[in-house]
Order: sequence, then structure tokens, then C-alpha cells
Amino acid sequence: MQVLRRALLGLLGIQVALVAGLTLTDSYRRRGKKPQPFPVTKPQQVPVGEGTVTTYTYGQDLYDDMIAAIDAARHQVLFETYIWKGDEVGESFKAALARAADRGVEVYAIYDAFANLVVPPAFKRFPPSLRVLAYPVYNAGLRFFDLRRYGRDHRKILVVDDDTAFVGGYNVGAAYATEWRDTHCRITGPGVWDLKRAFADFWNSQRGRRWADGDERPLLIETASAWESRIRVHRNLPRQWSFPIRAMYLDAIDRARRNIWMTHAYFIPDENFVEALVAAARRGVDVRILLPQTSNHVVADWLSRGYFSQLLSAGVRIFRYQDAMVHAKTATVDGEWSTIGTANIDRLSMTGNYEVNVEFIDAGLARAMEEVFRTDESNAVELMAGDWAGRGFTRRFAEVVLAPLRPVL
Ligand SMILES: O=P(O)(O)OC[C@H](O)CO
Repeated sequence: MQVLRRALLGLLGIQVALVAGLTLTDSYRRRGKKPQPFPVTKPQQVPVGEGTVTTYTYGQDLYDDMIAAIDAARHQVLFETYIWKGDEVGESFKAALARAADRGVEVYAIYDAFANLVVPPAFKRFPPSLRVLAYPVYNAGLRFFDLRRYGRDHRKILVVDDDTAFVGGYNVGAAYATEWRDTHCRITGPGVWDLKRAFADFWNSQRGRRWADGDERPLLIETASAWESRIRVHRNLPRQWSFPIRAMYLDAIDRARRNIWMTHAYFIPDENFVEALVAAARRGVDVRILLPQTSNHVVADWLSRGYFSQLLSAGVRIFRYQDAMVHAKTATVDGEWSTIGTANIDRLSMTGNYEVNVEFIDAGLARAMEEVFRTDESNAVELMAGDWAGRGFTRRFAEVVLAPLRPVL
């Protein structure tokens, strides 16, 4: 028993030292590095059912359209973001929301307090005309062991009136406008309703915590749901222990016959997820995963690398995006199915946080998403199985030592 305890403590010590070493080396390497340009696909609007879906792959294009939508709002704006930086982009959103409220539009905003701990408190003071919920850092009260209460609000949603909604991987901040490659979409038509409902349900679930003015009226209980068969909004709700986004992915991967092209910022899948991808590749599906060569979380990169051998040997192709952070959370399958959302392929997103992904079953949108993928591939280098097999002992050692951390990230 004592030997086992010592071995575990030893492993923990090595892990801590490795994480600290990797983090320090990474921040040293980043010093003075200038952001590099990357190829982008212009916003593309495709008709989907009775509405449209527009894909965005460049932050400035997206933010311009989001601000324009807020400026055009007539009745209501629902804005939710995980990160809301206090920089010029964050300020421009704050100002647009305040302008809307000043002309009589109902404005609701939610941000995650934990993700914004580093944002100056002055930025987080809002005019009283805005109804703002800072989703608290700690939500478990005395229920310390209730895991349902530890999910972060990782969603990024904007809904304007009944007409327009935006959702995807983009947080709000200046670096994301020009330096990060991410994917968001704008939806018009019946698909908007489910995003409205997603926002309203979360807002209402926080009732009692948020309003300084004592107004307890639930938001939008009258909101309809749409049965638009081409668009489904999936919400992970840790409080209800409900995680449909993982199931959505597994289902699409299992059904794939021709291709699965996924783009992810952080790729630390669970065993079933890996098995599904491996099985798809083995039955001849063209499985490609596009990841950042170096993300902003070096430990996540190392955890991700621990899966490469298994995936490559099954025939999965891995593309590593060069010189810029790719933060998208998207996939497209068989020229028919696509998803754009906020969930990473890791345990925090799949079985931990509040997330929202939109599933589209539409050939036109899949074509647009394939075009985005090809553009990204043009800025990526494929990792070849032979090269990967030749990596040194230190790298293999780091992968093995870090592997036990997979379930916590
Ligand atoms: O949690 P995400 O996927 O929105 O990414 C956020 C960045 O990693 C912040 O460090």
C-alpha cells in the first residue's frame, strides 16, 4: 500500500513539474512573436429551410455584423459570452448594447465570471439600462460534491429580435478579431427561436440571483420552439446532467460513409469518441482532424498528442494549423451534416460545461463548411504516421506521464 502511495505521489510530482516546465517554456517561446496572417473564407450565406445560415471565419467580419445587428435591434437583444475582454472590442460591444438600451430595446447580457476574473472590475460595471448576469464563479453553495453545479457558462450566443442569431466559437476580444482563426454562424429564420429559448432558459434558471431592481419576471416564457428539420440546437446542461452534444457527434460519426472533417481547438476525446473515429477510418471513411500546431494551452496540446499514434495507425489524417491559433469547434460529414458550436472535444465541454452546438442537415451548408475546411488545410501541415513514429523518447515520456490528466480537461 505504501509503495503504491509513493508511486502515485511520485507520478503526481512528475506531472506537476512537467506542466510547470511546459508552461514556462511555452511562454518563453511566445515572447515577441508577432501574429501571422492566415487565409480566410469570406462570410458565405446559404439558404437553409425557410431561413439562411452565414458562416464566419474571421473575427472582424463577425464582430462588424454582430454590432450592426445590435444597432438595428428594435425590441430585444440577448447576448451571452464566455470571455468578454475589457479591450477595444469588448468596449465596442458594451457601447452597442448600451446604445440599444438607450433607444428602448430590452437588453440582456450574460458572461462567465470565472472566465473574466482577469478583466478589470471597471469594465464589468454596466449602465443600469442593461440587465446583466455575471454567472458566478462558485455555484454549489454547501453542495460541495454535486458535480452538476460546477459547469462553466461556455456559450457564445447573440440573438437580436426574432430574426437573427449568432452562435459559434468566438469569444469577445481584440485578439480574436484578427489573430485567431475561429468559426461562427449567423442564423435567420425559424432556427433563431431555439437559440432564443436556449438563452432564456439559462437566464430563467438563474432567477433570484440577478436583478438589482427585484424584477422577477421570467424571460420569454412565451417563446416558441421551431420544428425546422434541418437545424437542431443542442444544449449541454450540467445542472440537468444532460449532454446531448457528445451524443450528436457520436451519432454523426457512426453514420458517416464518405468523410468526417473536424476542426477543433482542443482535442482531448474520451475513449468512446476515439473508438468511433477509429472505426469510421477503418471502414474507409475519410477522417480528417484539423488542430492548431500550437494552441494557447500547451498542456492541452500535449494531452492531444497522446492520441495521435492510435488515430494515425487507424488511418485518421491529422492536419496541424500553422502560425495562428485555430479556435473553431466544427465538423462536417458526408456533404450533408455539419455542426458549428461552442463545445470543444474535451471532458470540460462534453460532460462539464454549459454549451450550445447547432446541428445542420443541409447539403448547401456542408459545401460551405467543406470549403472552409479546405482553406484551413491550405495553412496546415499534415502529420505523417512515419514522422510521428520517429519522435524522441522525451516526447513519448511526456505523453505517457500526462495521460492520466485527460479526464480532468
Ligand atoms: O474555452 P474556449 O474554447 O472558448 O477558449 C478560450 C481560450 O482558451 C481562453 O484561454
